[in-house]
Amino acid sequence: MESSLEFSGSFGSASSLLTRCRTFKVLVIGDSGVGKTCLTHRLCAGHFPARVEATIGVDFRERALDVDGERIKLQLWDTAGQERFRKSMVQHYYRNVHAVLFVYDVSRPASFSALAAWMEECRQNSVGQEIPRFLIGNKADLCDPRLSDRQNNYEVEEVSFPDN
Ligand SMILES: Nc1nc2c(ncn2[C@@H]2O[C@H](COP(=O)(O)OP(=O)(O)OP(=O)(O)O)[C@@H](O)[C@H]2O)c(=O)[nH]1
Repeated sequence: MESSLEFSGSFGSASSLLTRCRTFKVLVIGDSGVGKTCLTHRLCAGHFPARVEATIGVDFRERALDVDGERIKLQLWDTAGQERFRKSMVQHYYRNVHAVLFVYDVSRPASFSALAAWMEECRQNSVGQEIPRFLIGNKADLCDPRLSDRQNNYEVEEVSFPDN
């Protein structure tokens, strides 16, 4: 997979070293209120934000990871779930994306049903089959673990993702 390359200078020694760091753009989409901001904040800052407001447009968060000995950077694009805050920016979200996280709220079946529309938006913005997609059922704390998926009001078989 093609990633963007960033070079950060290290000036600790006489011969400054250039450290190569591959950056991967990860788009986070889903209905408003499913918890995209909290999720990405938790992933990047290590804790849930004290308070959140609806995202307007997009917020960027970064997380460095070591994968097979290589330092890489995940650039998470936390996009607005509300249509009125997305508007004409949508096509920019999808440009050169490396992976897509689809988020729904396990306590809100409508946010699960809405995934079909989010997948359609991906398709309309030419996200190819080779781009990995991940499904995240958020707010698991609101789910009763003693109940089945059906009793918890969501049915995973309603949405099918490509195999990759
Ligand atoms: N119980 C519970 N509440 C959560 C969780 N994650 C987020 N929330 C709450 O859900 C609400 C919405 O969270 P956000 O992260 O702003 O949701 P969002 O998907 O980014 O919303 P938009 O920016 O409008 O697209 C907030 O009140 C959060 O405190 C979770 O894991 N469990």
